[in-house]
Amino acid sequence: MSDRQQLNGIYAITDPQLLPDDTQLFMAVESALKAGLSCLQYRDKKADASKALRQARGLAELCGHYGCLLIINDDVLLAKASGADGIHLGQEDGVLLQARDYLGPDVLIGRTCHNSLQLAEEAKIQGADYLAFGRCYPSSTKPSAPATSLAIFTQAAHLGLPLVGIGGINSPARAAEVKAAGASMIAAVEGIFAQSNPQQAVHQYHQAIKDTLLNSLPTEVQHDSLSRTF
Ligand SMILES: Cc1ncc(COP(=O)(O)OP(=O)(O)O)c(N)n1
Ligand SMILES: Cc1ncsc1CCOP(=O)(O)O
Ligand SMILES: [Mg+2]
Repeated sequence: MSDRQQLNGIYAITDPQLLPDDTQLFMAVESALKAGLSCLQYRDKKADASKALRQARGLAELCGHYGCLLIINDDVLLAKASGADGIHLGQEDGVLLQARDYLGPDVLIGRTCHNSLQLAEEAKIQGADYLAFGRCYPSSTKPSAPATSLAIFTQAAHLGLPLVGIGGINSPARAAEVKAAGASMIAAVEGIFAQSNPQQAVHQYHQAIKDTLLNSLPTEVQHDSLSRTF
């Protein structure tokens, strides 16, 4: 499977307030990885260079064991130095084409598009590998993020890129709702890393998404799928 094909499922994002030291960070991430993550994003806007490099390298190794892609938030230098699989760039985080030049063709680049189809179209032209929309619900982690309607996922479907929903997706029911609206990946901080058991939280997201997708199929296909599963 190419890295881009893996952009489907649960996308966990770390938070230094919830996971303040290496032990808590690596333990919580490994717990989430055990339930199956497509991507993990290392997001620490205040870490000094040595802490960031140590933690990002540790996460790259851990994610490698579980077949999970590691994406670095904001910092192209850190993405390269840590051997991460990708970078996430917001609208204020520099020019996508320059990041591509620096990181090369194989590194995944994700772009924040807030609630804007125009930003999504521009990101596609500039070579983004996935497009992120949100916040989908009120978010305690980033209350200032602009809100989006879930209709954006239908509107952006024709772009043919993986679409990420982010912001306030802190329950399995919300994850299922965003997935049903057309998101390929569900990104969450609080819903995973503010929980006492990240593995269980991720497992519940997977279950809710599976149940919702199954319920959206015609009855005879549901019965067929269930008889194959059990
Ligand atoms: C998957 C994903 N989507 C959106 C964001 C937000 O990026 P940005 O707008 O640059 O804001 P910060 O995260 O840098 O505060 C993200 N990080 N990840
Ligand atoms: C980084 C970011 N960008 C938009 S909302 C958000 C925070 C997501 O965190 P949570 O899942 O806790 O709302
Ligand atoms: Mg950013």
